[in-house]
Amino acid sequence: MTATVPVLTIDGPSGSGKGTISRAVAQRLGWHYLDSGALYRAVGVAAGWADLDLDDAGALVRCTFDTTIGFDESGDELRVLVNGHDATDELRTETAGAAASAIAAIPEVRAALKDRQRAFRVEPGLVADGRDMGTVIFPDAGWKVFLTASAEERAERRYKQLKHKGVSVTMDGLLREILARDARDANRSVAPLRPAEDAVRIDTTGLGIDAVVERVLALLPARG
Ligand SMILES: Nc1ncnc2c1ncn2[C@@H]1O[C@H](COP(=O)(O)OP(=O)(O)O)[C@@H](O)[C@H]1O
Ligand SMILES: Nc1ccn([C@H]2C[C@H](O)[C@@H](COP(=O)(O)OP(=O)(O)O)O2)c(=O)n1
Repeated sequence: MTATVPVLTIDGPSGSGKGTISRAVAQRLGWHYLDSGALYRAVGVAAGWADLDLDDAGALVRCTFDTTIGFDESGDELRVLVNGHDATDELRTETAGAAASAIAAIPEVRAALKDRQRAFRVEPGLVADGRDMGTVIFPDAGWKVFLTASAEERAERRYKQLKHKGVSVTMDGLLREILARDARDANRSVAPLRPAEDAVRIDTTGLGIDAVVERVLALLPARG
């Protein structure tokens, strides 16, 4: 009876803090965490390894079915295995993000990943982050959040994050990529990025991580 397992969905655009907030909230609640973007990124990376053309929808759909994606939670950091290879670092690159965004616009790819995402709904509960968690994958979720922040602040967050990892990027380039990805994710015909009607919107511009975590936790009933 997976439908009775509690779910909190956290959707929003790139750099709004979905991953950071979802992981922290899941840890505080002792719930599982689904990074749905990692699935789309994994297919993007596998397509890159196979040298597929991002315009070849048929090949990308086949690639989605053929790609195995595993999550290794045994260490300090969640590791993602794509076709058995640890692709955690490659997955986080902007190239993988852009490929994921392009692939995610193909309806058959989204359909193929639906059940893999819903399988994460197991006791004692799930925090799911992405673009369509509250609208398509878990429309019956008990709590839905839509995070936003200005594009400039999101680009600045990404800049600091990538600089910290030693990746060479420019603010201008990142802002352009964020705006392009926002437009593609919001304008696609299937499961476009938009808040569920019953989502609580939190604008995180100028709001620290801890403050956002507390606001999200405050939405859930008191935990004994
Ligand atoms: N409210 C916040 N204030 C400042 N920095 C934040 C905030 N939320 C997230 N960050 C930082 O912004 C970066 C991107 O966050 P991330 O969780 O990866 O966003 P998303 O999953 O929405 O793309 C990370 O380095 C994270 O630490
Ligand atoms: N539920 C989801 C999750 C991600 N996607 C697509 C659209 C996004 O631009 C890419 C990458 O998503 P991801 O959440 O990993 O990216 P950000 O961390 O927000 O930059 O995948 C999607 O279409 N639906």
